[in-house]
Amino acid sequence: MLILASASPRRHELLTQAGLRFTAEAANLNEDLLPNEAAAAYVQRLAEEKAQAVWNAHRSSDSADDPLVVLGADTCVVVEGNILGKPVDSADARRMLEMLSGRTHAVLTGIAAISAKRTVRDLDITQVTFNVITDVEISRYIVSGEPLDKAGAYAIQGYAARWIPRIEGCYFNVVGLPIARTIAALAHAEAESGPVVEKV
Ligand SMILES: Cc1cn([C@H]2C[C@H](O)[C@@H](COP(=O)(O)OP(=O)(O)OP(=O)(O)O)O2)c(=O)[nH]c1=O
Repeated sequence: MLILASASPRRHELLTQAGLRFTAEAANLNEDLLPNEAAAAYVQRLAEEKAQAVWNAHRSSDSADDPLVVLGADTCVVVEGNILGKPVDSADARRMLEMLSGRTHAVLTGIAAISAKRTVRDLDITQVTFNVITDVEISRYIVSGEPLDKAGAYAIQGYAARWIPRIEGCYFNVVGLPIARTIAALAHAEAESGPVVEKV
């Protein structure tokens, strides 16, 4: 049995697209950065905390016949040394989009897959280049509502695609789950506890 420890509709869609059968349950955690915490450590810590919270709630349903694996993930944006999570309001979204305009930034997604046998951790990084965007475009974009629940205040899979001429790395990692690495992590987590990954 696979549980996705996430409320993100994007992660739900990506796992479904990859042909996995799973249920989803949100792990509502404090997502504050720790003092002096680096971006890679931050997304990996949160991915594991999300997976661990859901594992703890469901560990009793782990069995030899139907082994439990829980997947957690967390995504952030790093631009010029600044770590950007989801904007808290419109002004915060504007601040983030102004930083991204005309620059290349990194999108980091940490993943953690927990089974009774082991915890598998991984991280993927994609470089994303933004064209210069005007104040008017930023204002219109914020009014659209698309930035508000996205790390870095944009969605590459949405309207923001028009400002992104180039990426280097995994596209799905930017949307919230590096699919190929996720499948590998799940396969590794389940290796000694039976099949949970449903192949199409
Ligand atoms: C950069 C970028 C992020 N995102 C999204 C993916 C994630 O849902 C979100 C980053 O926030 P996260 O805190 O990683 O995830 P979440 O709060 O949405 O969901 P949960 O913690 O329950 O798993 O930003 C996009 O959809 N498109 C993009 O281009």
